[in-house]
Amino acid sequence: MTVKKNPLLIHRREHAEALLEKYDNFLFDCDGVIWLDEKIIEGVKDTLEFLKKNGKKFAFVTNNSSKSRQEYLAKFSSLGIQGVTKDHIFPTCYAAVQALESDLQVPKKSKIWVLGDSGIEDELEEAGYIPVGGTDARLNQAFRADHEFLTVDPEVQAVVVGSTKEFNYMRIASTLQYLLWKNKTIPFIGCNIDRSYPGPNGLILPAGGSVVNYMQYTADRDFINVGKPSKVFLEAILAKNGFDRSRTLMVGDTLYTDIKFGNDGQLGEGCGSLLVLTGGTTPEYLHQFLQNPNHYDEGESMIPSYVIRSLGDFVDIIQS
Ligand SMILES: O=C(O)[C@H](O)[C@H](O)COP(=O)(O)O
Ligand SMILES: [Mg+2]
Repeated sequence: MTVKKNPLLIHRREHAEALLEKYDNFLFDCDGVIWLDEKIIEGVKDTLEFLKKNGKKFAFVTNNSSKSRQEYLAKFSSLGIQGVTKDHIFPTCYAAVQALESDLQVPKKSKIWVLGDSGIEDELEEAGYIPVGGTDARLNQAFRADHEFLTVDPEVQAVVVGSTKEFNYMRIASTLQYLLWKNKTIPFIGCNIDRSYPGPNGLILPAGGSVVNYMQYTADRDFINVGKPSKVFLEAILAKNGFDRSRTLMVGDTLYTDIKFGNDGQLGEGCGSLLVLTGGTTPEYLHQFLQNPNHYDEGESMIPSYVIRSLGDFVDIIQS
């Protein structure tokens, strides 16, 4: 795989025009690119409208499993982003269901144990699975060793873990029973590997990868990561949309998920990757990383092809 060692900073009109010329399809990360919590990032709506007017196609790819595609649809609409349909949205709760259906071939109507928010439960139900655990209020209780959820339900076929703000000892302990069960053989799907994410008011908050890795550690077993930078996830999105990878640009704020996702999609010329600085990667961190990429676990596979301060700047740059 070859990636550019020095990302091009998009700040002049000719840079933006070159991107427009080179790419037909855009994969947008959401947290830190499109919005921060419930607030759209300034200028993003105009950039998306500009790209659409220019015939560009797009998909939204988020590692955030807390909302279903249907709920994301409502969020796009409430933020005034027009023209988005369910087919444009790829959260990892949906990727988890696809993995159960296609890769693991878990039969429909099976029970699936969930540690995560309602997005996972809703997508499972829509696909014909039966979620258990998850947001069940009985799991909000203080830990009791005789709690009904500490006895495994023999009908459960797999475990899906994602982000949740309801991460308590009852949920950890009950999920652990399934991960240890049958000599640790039932599938363990993790929705993402993100350590943290950019929340409201400049806060950096714990993300789903922290929950998944907690469970991996306590169960002492690996998980199947269905989120970015999973190549399976990328291939499914490219195929579903009919996107030519050499004309596709991944836009994200995180090096080890989004940028690696775009870069790993490279075959021949490959997907491009554009880093924005409105989320989890600060200019200082990027500078430090580019000094010595090989010092980092994923090394050169995390070097973006391009950098822009904000996706919202694109329309101003091209019209300047
Ligand atoms: O677990 C989470 O909450 C997500 O990892 C985090 O929000 C990242 O989402 P993304 O940037 O992929 O939209
Ligand atoms: Mg992000």
